[in-house]
Amino acid sequence: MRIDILSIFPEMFAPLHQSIVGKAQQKGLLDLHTHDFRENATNKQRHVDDMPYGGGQGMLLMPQPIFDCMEQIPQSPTKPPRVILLDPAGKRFDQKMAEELAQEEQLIFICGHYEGYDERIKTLVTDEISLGDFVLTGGEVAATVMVDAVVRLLPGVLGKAASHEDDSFSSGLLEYPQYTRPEDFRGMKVPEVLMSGHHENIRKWRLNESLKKTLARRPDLLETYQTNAEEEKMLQGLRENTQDVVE
Ligand SMILES: C[S@@+](CC[C@H](N)C(=O)[O-])C[C@H]1O[C@@H](n2cnc3c(N)ncnc32)[C@H](O)[C@@H]1O
Repeated sequence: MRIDILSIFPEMFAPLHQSIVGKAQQKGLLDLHTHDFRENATNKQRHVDDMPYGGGQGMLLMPQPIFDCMEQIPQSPTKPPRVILLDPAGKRFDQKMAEELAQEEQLIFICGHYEGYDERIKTLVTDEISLGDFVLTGGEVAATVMVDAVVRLLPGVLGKAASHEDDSFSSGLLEYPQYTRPEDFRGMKVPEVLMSGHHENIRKWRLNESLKKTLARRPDLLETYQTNAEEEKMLQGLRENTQDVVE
């Protein structure tokens, strides 16, 4: 996958050169480019922002540097890229969206700053996406989070030792509790079933724990989750024993 990020603070993407996303680049699975669109400013002071027409506080990003920068980015003629504008008024980012974006060949992120953008910049974009109902100082942190969430889903990125299928949200449920060595840490013991070696019991315990956590913390996820007969029975049991659900 190719990812291009337009920002006036390209040094803010340092985290994307570390850890799993950094390794994805070394393995050739991700081709990441950051573009400082201030380099496209045509005025002497290299300003990329100006005051809003009609008055009001703050400065807005001007269209020209962003349009010119976009025109310099190679794009596949057969599969046009998804062009994502980071915007608190956009569609809320979630795992489903990350999975959908991971199918693309190229993603372009445009990061706003200051009070936001000139509205005409939106003619360049296919998607307006928000990280959540809060306001950040710029789109850089939001783009970093989205790139991380998408790249770990690309085939080959997590390798054989890790998987994203069981992660919270991937299955539609929150993930069950996990334990590693030692069996007893300061009197806190690992649930016996996990050391039983009985695969079927472990599977059932994990499913029940996932359902329990989801019911307690994110019951809204269960409204769209397609339960099978086994899950329905477990949920019924959990609802009858509400003390199990309260965390
Ligand atoms: C200070 S914010 C501008 C907020 C804008 N005045 C508004 O009320 O919607 C500057 C930039 O940060 C980015 N940003 C802020 N909050 C965001 C969020 N929740 N999700 C995605 N991007 C965000 C956007 O690129 C935005 O243009």
